[in-house]
Amino acid sequence: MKIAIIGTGNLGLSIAKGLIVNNAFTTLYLTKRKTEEIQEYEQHSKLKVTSDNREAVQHSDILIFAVQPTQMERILKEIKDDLHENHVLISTVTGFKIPAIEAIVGEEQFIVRSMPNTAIAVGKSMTCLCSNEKGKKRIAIAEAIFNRLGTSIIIPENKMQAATVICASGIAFWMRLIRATTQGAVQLGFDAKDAHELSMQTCLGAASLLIESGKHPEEEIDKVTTPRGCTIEGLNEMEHNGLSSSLIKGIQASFKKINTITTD
Ligand SMILES: NC(=O)C1=CN([C@@H]2O[C@H](COP(=O)(O)OP(=O)(O)OC[C@H]3O[C@@H](n4cnc5c(N)ncnc54)[C@H](OP(=O)(O)O)[C@@H]3O)[C@@H](O)[C@H]2O)C=CC1
Ligand SMILES: O=C(O)[C@@H]1CCC=N1
Repeated sequence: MKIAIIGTGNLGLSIAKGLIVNNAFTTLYLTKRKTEEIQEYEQHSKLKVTSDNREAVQHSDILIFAVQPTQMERILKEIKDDLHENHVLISTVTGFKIPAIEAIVGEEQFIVRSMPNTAIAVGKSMTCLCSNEKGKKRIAIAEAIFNRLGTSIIIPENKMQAATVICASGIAFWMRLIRATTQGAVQLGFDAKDAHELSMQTCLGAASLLIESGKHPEEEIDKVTTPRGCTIEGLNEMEHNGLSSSLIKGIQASFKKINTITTD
């Protein structure tokens, strides 16, 4: 696969790292204006760093756009004359809807919207995908890429904003929970390094248990909560202080915000 990442910032670089680790490309172009920030990646033999988006598009078949929403329209206009009918356009740009992309490049292009998260750098992204009508014929290419870099599901476009909150912003939400449980562990006497390790691995164990067993969280919680024991004591105290409510309200606030900051 000849891939170009147009806009190699936080997310674009995470995707690039995932592609490099998985050796998932024939050639890979990485573009940004300040190329010196990612110049080190040119040491890779099949990888080219450039500020020339048109050159990247001309030498690639799969175009992954990872620029800010305000930059997307200008960049699509810049490269549209270099598009051929087999290009697959994959946009990670928050809130930049398929009709807005089609309005610039035309309905006859294969267009996929993708919402990954930064865990893509370590092959663990939960990625949501949708496409335009034409793109349904090529969405399997996007699935193949993102399934090598984690897990993907196809959803309707009208759920992409919600998916952004749960999966993309969600990484930050879970990180904060890991930080909080680390702080708790330090207070119980572990040094910071051990506390961090205990917290991360326990989080990984909880998610892995649910993924591998397919069980509901409460079924697993029931196995841990000894009657009159310390787990239920801790859980109930957390709930009295609004743990679940706080997370649900945070998700709602994030969703409300995303619907105001997008370019729709
Ligand atoms: N961060 C995340 O976890 C996620 C982000 N997203 C979405 O992905 C998109 C990118 O996010 P993120 O990576 O955080 O943003 P960044 O600002 O980190 O990255 C955007 C990159 O685009 C580059 N850029 C800007 N203008 C151009 C141009 N004309 N040509 C080529 N490159 C250009 C910038 O580099 P330079 O200034 O050097 O050109 C910058 O590195 C956003 O739309 C975001 O909403 C989606 C899912 C998760
Ligand atoms: O915080 C944001 O607005 C972007 C969208 C998802 C992740 N980062």
